[in-house]
Amino acid sequence: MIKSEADSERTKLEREISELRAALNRKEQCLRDLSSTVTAAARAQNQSEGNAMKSQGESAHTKLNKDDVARYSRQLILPSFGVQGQLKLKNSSVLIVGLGGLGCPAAQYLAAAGCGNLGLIDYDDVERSNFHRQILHSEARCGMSKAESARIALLELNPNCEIRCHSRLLYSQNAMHILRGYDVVLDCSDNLPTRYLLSDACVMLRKPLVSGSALKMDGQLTVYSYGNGPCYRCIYPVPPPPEAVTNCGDGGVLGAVTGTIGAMQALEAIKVIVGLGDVLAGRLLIFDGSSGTFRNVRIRSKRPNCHVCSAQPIITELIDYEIFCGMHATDKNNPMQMLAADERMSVEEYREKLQAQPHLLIDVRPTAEFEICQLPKSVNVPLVEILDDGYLKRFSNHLEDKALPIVLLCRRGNDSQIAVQHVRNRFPTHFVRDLIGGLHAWASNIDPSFPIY
Ligand SMILES: Nc1ncnc2c1ncn2[C@@H]1O[C@H](COP(=O)(O)OP(=O)(O)OP(=O)(O)O)[C@@H](O)[C@H]1O
Ligand SMILES: [Zn+2]
Repeated sequence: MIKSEADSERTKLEREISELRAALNRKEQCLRDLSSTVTAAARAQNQSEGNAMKSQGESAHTKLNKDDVARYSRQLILPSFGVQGQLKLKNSSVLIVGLGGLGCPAAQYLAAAGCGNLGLIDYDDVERSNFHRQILHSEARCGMSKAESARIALLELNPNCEIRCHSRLLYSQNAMHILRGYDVVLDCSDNLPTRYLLSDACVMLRKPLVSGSALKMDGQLTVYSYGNGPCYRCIYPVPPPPEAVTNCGDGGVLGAVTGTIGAMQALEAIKVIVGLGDVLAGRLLIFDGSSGTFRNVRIRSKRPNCHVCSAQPIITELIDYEIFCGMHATDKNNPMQMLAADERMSVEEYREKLQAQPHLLIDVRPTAEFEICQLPKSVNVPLVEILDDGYLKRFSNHLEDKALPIVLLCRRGNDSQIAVQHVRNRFPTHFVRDLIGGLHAWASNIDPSFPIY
């Protein structure tokens, strides 16, 4: 075949594919409109049982009122959105899982845009380290449940939005019941058990799942369980080992990065609800905040033998995702128990018995964290250097003195246990201990003025 014939054959095929894709999208939108109707009916039934959103009555809104027109005028005049788009949004219900760095901006844009019903689920309470990125919460609401705090802020923004709070952990036992009442689910959580749980539940309930994540200066976004696209398990059939997972509390994150991804999650949810544009399913958006660049990559299609979303699924009910992933869904107080109790030392014991004596106090946190706050006379040797034996060079004189006790500490008393094991292997005759609970225990049990992060 000569080149010009091949080119025109390719053009013809491409046109046919895009027509088929458009037809598929139209059918899928019909299916979603149908399932929205079913969801609204389920909600109405739940309502009569007194356990679901107190919202929109049994019939869908068919008209915009004067306030709607004024409030949403700038998006109403968008030809691709218009009155029909606004009505779909007004009749929609979206569940936001996690009212943290991603969930706050996502909820804010959805409420502002006129999403009629929002469900907010978070088991945690507002604390000061949230404010730099969890922008719905405020100083005055420190200690309040995050879902409640977000509800107050969102109602100030748009009192027409019906908001239901679930101030509890989403887990296998309550997920199907809670998710059933919503059209679209946003994964704004920060842990693997919740990611697998949401993916499996959304496949089982046929709900689109708008999934975001952000860490340090980077973010990612995709839509699972939408059309013919894959689910989370198609991409990650098995979880990574727990030690390979970092969260914002350990790795850090910039608020504007979570804000970028959270706002885009709201956008994808609006596109799904309204049937607008090209939904990010089967594609992954990768945001690099350092260079200010976005990349859009195709991800694999549905895995034919996926345990959950394939034609013959093996998993048809939710499982225990904490066991499956080997980690907790709650990132708070997750202490590691690597050493026996008599191989460790409480902060009280350290202060009473050792602090005034000659000893070597090694803080194994990364240097950036050591610079935030440190105990008097502690020296910083980050864990990586300990594992590398780099500390040998720096402390060879001290370490030759076998009588000198060595105390290792870190932020919460996890990394310090790893350090103890390593140091003890190299210096079996030394007295080596770590501080249970690390600097957090120091701040809560010894010195309440010590800064905590
Ligand atoms: N299974 C779950 N059910 C309910 N809420 C969840 C679940 N998993 C995670 N979350 C919530 O999702 C949010 C994730 O947001 P983010 O990581 O920004 O906040 P954070 O946990 O306060 O952060 P940090 O790690 O800095 O303490 C948290 O508020 C967390 O409580
Ligand atoms: Zn799958």
